[in-house]
Amino acid sequence: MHVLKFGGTSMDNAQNWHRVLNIIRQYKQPFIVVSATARTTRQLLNAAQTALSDPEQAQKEVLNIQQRHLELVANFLHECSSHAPAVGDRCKQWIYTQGKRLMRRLDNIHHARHLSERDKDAVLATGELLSSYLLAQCAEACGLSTHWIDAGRVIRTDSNFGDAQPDIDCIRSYISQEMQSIASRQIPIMGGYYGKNAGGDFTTLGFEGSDFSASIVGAALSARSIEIWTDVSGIYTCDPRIVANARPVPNLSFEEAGQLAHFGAKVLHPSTTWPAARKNIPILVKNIFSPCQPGTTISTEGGTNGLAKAMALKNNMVTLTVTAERPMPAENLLGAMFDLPEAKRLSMQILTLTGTSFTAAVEQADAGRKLIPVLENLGYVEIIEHQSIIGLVGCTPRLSSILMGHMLDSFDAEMLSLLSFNPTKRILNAVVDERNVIPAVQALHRRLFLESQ
Ligand SMILES: Nc1ncnc2c1ncn2[C@@H]1O[C@H](COP(=O)(O)OP(=O)(O)O)[C@@H](O)[C@H]1O
Ligand SMILES: N[C@@H](CC(=O)OP(=O)(O)O)C(=O)O
Repeated sequence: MHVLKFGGTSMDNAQNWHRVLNIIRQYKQPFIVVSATARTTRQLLNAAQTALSDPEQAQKEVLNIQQRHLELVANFLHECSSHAPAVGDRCKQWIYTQGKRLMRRLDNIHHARHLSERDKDAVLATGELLSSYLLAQCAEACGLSTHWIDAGRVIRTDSNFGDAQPDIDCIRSYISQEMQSIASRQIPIMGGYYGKNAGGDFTTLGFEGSDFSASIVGAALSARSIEIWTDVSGIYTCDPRIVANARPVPNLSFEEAGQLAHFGAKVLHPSTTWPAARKNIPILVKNIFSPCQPGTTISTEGGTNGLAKAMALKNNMVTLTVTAERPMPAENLLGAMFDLPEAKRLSMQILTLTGTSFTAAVEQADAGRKLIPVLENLGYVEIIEHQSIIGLVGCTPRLSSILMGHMLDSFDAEMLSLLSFNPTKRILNAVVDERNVIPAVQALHRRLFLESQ
């Protein structure tokens, strides 16, 4: 069994759907996980937020989503066999049914004058409910035998809406039951990103969550590989949209790939690696536009690669320094902060303790207006806004002085607000001023991956 996940770009248009099906045909026993079609999840989020104040505009978004999916299916079936009319009717029916459910939910949101996290997830799940069912139907029209799996039946999660955690034991048992009802030549096709809690409410796993779904399913089925099919030939030395001459990294360890995702490499959901790592199942990252390219293999065998393996960039950060007014060890100060209800969900990306103060890099959105006034009760607070974190993973510890040198040479001294190197985890982090970060990242990439080779 190979679990293949196709992302939003792969699901974007009829031509890509044909590419996807051609890839699926190469596998003897594939299990397919798909994202919503490109832009749909964001459009759904917009509809849910708009419903609060402008229900008519929200309904227009729904009609637009319906129309895009109707056109996608029509374009796809245009190039298919004689089964097309029946398939086309089933697809239309599904699009209208999901549209009606969505409209009802948006109406409820409007009347309640409140968008709960629960309602938001029920709206967001619609993208994958549409794409997965429609792909399963369309594949049948092209001669593939498929079995659509509603992820709500198998992906059991907790009730942490928007960032739900899977119940791995439950999922293993539900998936194996589901697989028993599938004939051997049928290809299972499931939507990623969503599941349901024990009470039957829709939940979502966070943006890019379909990668995580694929890894959860792969682990539950003890798959031979989990393949993330996307629009680039693997995980690159840096986001190719930032650095044009970045290149694919052939091998990464589970830990390195997890660190890159954590520090902003959008190509993978940060939780993708752990279900696979627990079962030692390799994750491959491959390109639907160049399927023969080897891509990146993520496994226990990370290998080495010169100074470092790859780098990632995360914007919209702030650095927060809290200094105790009374003499108090920094760790007690930190403990006191996490006792505050306002700080419970604060995630610190980098943390340094210095006597009676600590400095942390946190997401701008987390260091919101509510938090700062309460922190001021603990001590003196200093904030540096418009920061970015650079994460350099797979660093070679014995070359750390060269790495640090390149980092310092690439950024003006006044741009840098934190630098931390962890030789055990082989990771170097810098927090720098967000303005002008792109040319500095490009310069650093040149030094690390082009000139030093
Ligand atoms: N280190 C990296 N290597 C490859 N791609 C990256 C990296 N960092 C960010 N990306 C971006 O991730 C994109 C793929 O992720 P995404 O758009 O979520 O794809 P999909 O629609 O297939 O889920 C790439 O087009 C690329 O711009
Ligand atoms: N609902 C999608 C949203 C998204 O970001 O899609 P993608 O990254 O696959 O284009 C998902 O989490 O998978």
